[in-house]
Amino acid sequence: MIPTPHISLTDKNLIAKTVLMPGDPLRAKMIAETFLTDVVQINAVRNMYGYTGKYKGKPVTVFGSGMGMPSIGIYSFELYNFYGVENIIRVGSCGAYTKDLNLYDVILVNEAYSESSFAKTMGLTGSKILKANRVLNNRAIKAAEKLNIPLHVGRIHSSDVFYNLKGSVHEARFNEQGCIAVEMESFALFANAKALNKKATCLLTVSDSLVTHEATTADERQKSFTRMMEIALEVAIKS
Ligand SMILES: O=P(O)(O)O[C@H]1O[C@H](CO)[C@@H](O)[C@H]1O
Ligand SMILES: O=c1cc[nH]c(=O)[nH]1
Repeated sequence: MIPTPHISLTDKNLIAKTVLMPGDPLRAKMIAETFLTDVVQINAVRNMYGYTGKYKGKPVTVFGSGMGMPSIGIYSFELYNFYGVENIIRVGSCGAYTKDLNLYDVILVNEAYSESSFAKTMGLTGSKILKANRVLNNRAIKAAEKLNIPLHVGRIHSSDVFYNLKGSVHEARFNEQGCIAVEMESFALFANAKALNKKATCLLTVSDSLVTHEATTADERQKSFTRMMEIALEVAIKS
């Protein structure tokens, strides 16, 4: 079923097997302009920009997911199920739940914990923890070593809530579930990958700290998170 309600592309050959997926569609544009050659824009429906180009001569697609699980749930499902995508690497920002993480540190997610009903509602599982793909993660670890980029590997919290009336839950999620940081999409991405027998992982850059209250600006979030992109692109061309 292509095009889909959210992706206007009619030629599925214009989408690579591996997609880098930032939340922000303008970050997708930045990645395409900074790192790719031979770039073609493949989507603009709802301003959710997608681009396919070449990295070191190999095809790679970058596509915004929007914020939150319903949004990445739609785009990742359509890319996997209707456009033949095999691997999605989310590249996002996150808030640190531990003082051991500093601004701009890079995290490789191995598990996403969530209170979200996404996986249960879609009929997949009632589990609150879903795993990233081990093959992609091993490639990311090797790429980070080669690029000399330190990586924190761990479980993160995929939250449905950015503004919590009860205050921050960072202490409880860190102490009780072992979550080192928070973002808002990985759990749904991992659910779709599991449901459709595809691969997914997530690289995150620390944009702010729930512990120290340090924070990067919106502009820095859009433009400065290039180290995790380099890792993700190396994984993409080996996958
Ligand atoms: O930087 P992105 O990828 O959007 O990720 C994080 O930033 C947004 C919140 O500001 C949420 O989408 C969260 O997951
Ligand atoms: O989801 C997110 C992303 C960055 N910082 C947060 O506090 N939450």
